[in-house]
Amino acid sequence: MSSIFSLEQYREKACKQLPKMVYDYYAGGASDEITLRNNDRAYDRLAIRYHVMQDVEDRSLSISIGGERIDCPILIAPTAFHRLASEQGELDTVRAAGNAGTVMILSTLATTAVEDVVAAASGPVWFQLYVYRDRQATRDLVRRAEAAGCSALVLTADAQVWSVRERDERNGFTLPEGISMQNLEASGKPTFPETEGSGLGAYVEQNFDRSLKWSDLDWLAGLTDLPVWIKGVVRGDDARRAAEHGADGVIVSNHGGRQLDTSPATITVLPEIVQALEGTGTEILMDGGIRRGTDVLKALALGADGVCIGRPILWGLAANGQAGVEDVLRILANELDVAMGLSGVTSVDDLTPDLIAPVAE
Ligand SMILES: Cc1cc2nc3c(=O)[nH]c(=O)nc-3n(C[C@H](O)[C@H](O)[C@H](O)COP(=O)(O)O)c2cc1C
Ligand SMILES: O=C(O)C(=O)c1ccccc1
Repeated sequence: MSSIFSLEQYREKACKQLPKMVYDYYAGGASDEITLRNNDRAYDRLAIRYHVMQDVEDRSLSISIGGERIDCPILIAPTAFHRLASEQGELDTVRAAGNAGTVMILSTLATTAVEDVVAAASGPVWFQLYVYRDRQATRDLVRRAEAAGCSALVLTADAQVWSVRERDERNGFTLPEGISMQNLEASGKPTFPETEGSGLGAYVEQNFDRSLKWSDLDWLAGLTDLPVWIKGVVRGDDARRAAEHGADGVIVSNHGGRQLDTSPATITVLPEIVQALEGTGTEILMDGGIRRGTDVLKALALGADGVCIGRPILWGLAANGQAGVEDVLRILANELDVAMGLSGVTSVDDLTPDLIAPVAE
């Protein structure tokens, strides 16, 4: 893959290779896709006020997160259905995560069983949890993730009501024969309903617990000894509440612009959330629109402990399986390393908010 130098080139290659239904599902956002676009663009409105003359000979990208030391501050966001992109799906992804020295967050809606994913892992796997109306099925999922050896749970809070995704409706999105949600079958959950339009909305409406509330975070934190993260927060007051209700970490996210359209670009709300969580010890990850090392640098400088990427992982997977995912992570980590060096910074801890300023109009 030596002719590919950027994550954007991986997207182009994946777009050529994937069936339209799959590409549109991966790439798309909610409604007018305004948040989807703004997530990306918001980084361009920030400038890096770099230092010179700092001796940047020896640099490290390593961070501590969730009590684990990892080589790379770029984690793999939970995304559904990796077998739509490559034969081995989540197994390719988790092997790549291990080789890149980072965490894979496995989706509830993975197309490979959590036990098999952890067995193939050489690094940490966290489990992303959707809460089902059927609490026993939800409890079973938590127990399976624990028994398999996942080292944290990530409760997704921004998808209890399904958004309008016009691309999926138009394409009649559904899972092809032979690909299924392997973490749910044991608990007797139905697979995709037969509907016109997208099968996703119907699935979520039938199965996800729309009554999810803050006390359910206490419930989950009490149910498990694993660290609990909450994903999908875009406000300081919600972040604070999450900490009060037992969250060990918060993922600042708008679901990659796939849920509430016109919700704010994540990088614009990160400072408010960092401020709200000051002194609580709650860790912070963020995702949405990260495509360049300078985007990662900006998020880390503004106070995120690490970042996650969603779609670029799927582009790597579609283009070249495990090697593609490794290359995506390598390209982005290399860009971050270059950006840090040119900013006069040698470690992630030394990335501070004074490095970032709004672009002068
Ligand atoms: C195809 C796709 C599937 C996703 N599935 C899930 C999921 O199962 N659970 C979840 O919490 N988030 C899911 N997300 C959201 C991602 O975890 C993440 O928030 C988002 O992709 C980050 O934005 P980015 O794609 O611009 O990097 C999904 C995103 C995409 C693109
Ligand atoms: O597509 C998604 O963003 C996602 O999170 C999801 C949720 C439920 C069913 C399938 C995918």
